[in-house]
Amino acid sequence: MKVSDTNRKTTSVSIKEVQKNFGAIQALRNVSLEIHEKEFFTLLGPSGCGKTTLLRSIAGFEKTTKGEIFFNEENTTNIPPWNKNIGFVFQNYALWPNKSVYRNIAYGLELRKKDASYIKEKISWALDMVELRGIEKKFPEELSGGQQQRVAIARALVIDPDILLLDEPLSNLDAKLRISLRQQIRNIQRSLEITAVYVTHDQEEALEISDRIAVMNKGEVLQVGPPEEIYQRPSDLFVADFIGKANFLEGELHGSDFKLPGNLVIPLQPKNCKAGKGILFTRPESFSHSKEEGFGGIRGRIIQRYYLGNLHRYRVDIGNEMSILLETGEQYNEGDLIQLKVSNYEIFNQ
Ligand SMILES: Nc1ncnc2c1ncn2[C@@H]1O[C@H](COP(=O)(O)OP(=O)(O)OP(=O)(O)O)[C@@H](O)[C@H]1O
Repeated sequence: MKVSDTNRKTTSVSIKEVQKNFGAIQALRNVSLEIHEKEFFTLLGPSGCGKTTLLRSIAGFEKTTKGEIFFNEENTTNIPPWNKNIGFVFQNYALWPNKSVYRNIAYGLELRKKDASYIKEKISWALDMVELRGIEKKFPEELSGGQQQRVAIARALVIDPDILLLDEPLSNLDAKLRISLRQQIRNIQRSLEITAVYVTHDQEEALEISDRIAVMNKGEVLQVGPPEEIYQRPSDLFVADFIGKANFLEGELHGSDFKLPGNLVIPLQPKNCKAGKGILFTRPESFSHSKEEGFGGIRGRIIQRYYLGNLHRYRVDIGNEMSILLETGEQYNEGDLIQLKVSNYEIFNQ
């Protein structure tokens, strides 16, 4: 068998009404999810929302209190991790400090009784995948954090897992390295066409690399969808606030006018929203705007300007102690009077 040949099974994961209690703590409350084969699926949410518990339940490190987990048609709920063909990458790398890189990566293949020449070739294949050649003899302490995590990824890949599970693998690395390594992880997942479940609390990371994202809070899944959908059409206020920058204005919808306190009105493109009290949600880039009198929309004055490189971010005072965050390539100066129209919005009813 050539090392590039694999017995990997294309795998989907079905999570059915899973609950996990730690004593009185409900870490997962009735979570159901379908993760498709070859998909890069991210569990995203704040600290303590249950994403690691869900990932560890998929792996079998945690026993669920209720519910079932399937890999394809197989019910894996009670199968321990060592009897599943999974690769798991931990936040803290979890390399054996007293074993060389070679021995660290070889371990899973030795357990599977592969012969020495296959192991040697497969390790060099795995190190090629993570772009780390010729470091087989080094020990973990001789490597940087980024290199150690790439060794951990090679160790997870070398056994040809059906599914790759990654628990905040980049959170101990500096910002620049995080960005390059997350792209490398995504490229590896694409080239191997392997199903991956990735845990992070970093929304930017999730938006950049995922096919789909599940946003979690307090043990529940609030929304599942592709990055654009989660960003542009969040299902509730928590998701809208957790992902990216946003404007939230409290008011009342009458026809296509959103009325703010102090007789201020934001005209909206009509869409199917419930009339009455609500919170108008917009992204900072969801406005058309102009200094031209007669442009229409709501009037505002630029009170702060932040330079973002290719973009400008402005704080626009719209009166009555309310302001809007605007992002655009357009140049305005502090003090400029502009008019704004909303091009994309949601209204969350209270
Ligand atoms: N072994 C455990 N014993 C008791 N409580 C636990 C255990 N593991 C997790 N919890 C609790 O379950 C809840 C969910 O934890 P979990 O680690 O899954 O969250 P998380 O979203 O991954 O957070 P983080 O990003 O901080 O790791 C938390 O309230 C946590 O304190």
